[in-house]
Amino acid sequence: MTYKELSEQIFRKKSYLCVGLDTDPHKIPPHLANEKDPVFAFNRAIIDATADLAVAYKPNIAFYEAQGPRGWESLQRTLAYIPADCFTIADAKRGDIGNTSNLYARTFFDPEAAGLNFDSVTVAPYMGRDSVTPFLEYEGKWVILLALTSNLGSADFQRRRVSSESSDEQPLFEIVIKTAQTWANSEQLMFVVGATQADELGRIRELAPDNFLLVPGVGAQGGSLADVSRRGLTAAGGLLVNASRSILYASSGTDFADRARAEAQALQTEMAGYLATI
Ligand SMILES: O=C(O)c1cc(=O)[nH]c(=O)n1[C@@H]1O[C@H](COP(=O)(O)O)[C@@H](O)[C@H]1O
Repeated sequence: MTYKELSEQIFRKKSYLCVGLDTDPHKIPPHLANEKDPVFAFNRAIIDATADLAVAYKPNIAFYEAQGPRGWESLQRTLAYIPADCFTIADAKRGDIGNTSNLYARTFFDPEAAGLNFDSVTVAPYMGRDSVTPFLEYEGKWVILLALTSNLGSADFQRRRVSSESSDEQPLFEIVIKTAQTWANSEQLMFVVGATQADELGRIRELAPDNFLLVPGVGAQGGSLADVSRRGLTAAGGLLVNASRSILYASSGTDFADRARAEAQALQTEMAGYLATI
């Protein structure tokens, strides 16, 4: 999906909601246990319940890999089921030396390799340029680079002030954002900024005025959709705000899909209000 198409979907659906498919087999409602593939049955019901409210889906690969070959099959079925008008994110947080990153990119972008054809993959910037560029060689595919993550540990390295050759001390995440923009433009590069880091969003928008930002951390992690939207929205939309647990596990009963829809609907309604102001 291109930048323009993603932006159009946001205004068509009046939503920049990304539903995180962090599907934990131990949290799936018990009545699905007899399904042939309970994880896929759960995801299918969540997708059916939210597809008109969401512009993106983000399976977190850890939840599938931890189930071995069965999990990978659930992931393949889930990805194939996501409607074509939704952007897909492999939340894999990969990145390694170039020849290894080549294989990671092939895993998520080449359907003939591992049976997956995601639009994008989350990538960690720590190993630098050659660890990121292999993902950019796939035309029409996106890198979503970790910039300032939602967790407490983001203070350990990302917020640490360091000096670079060209400027005085600045937080490491700012160097990541500036440097990565010399590798790819906003048609192929997004940044991850945690919703719990909304105080830095204004500054991040100055550094990356056109890039889409993937913003996880509303819902279970307590980030504010209002703060994120006020500082992060652009004329193109420019945001994908993710919620996983607060939607997926709104109920553990037979009404789980209805309750998931209600959670997604509440976020979408709020988003529609913010979009109307830009
Ligand atoms: O890259 C991510 O998606 C991510 C980055 C980040 O800074 N914080 C963060 O929570 N995430 C992911 O976003 C999802 C958040 O899930 P909930 O807290 O349940 O909404 C999980 O899949 C996390 O792995």
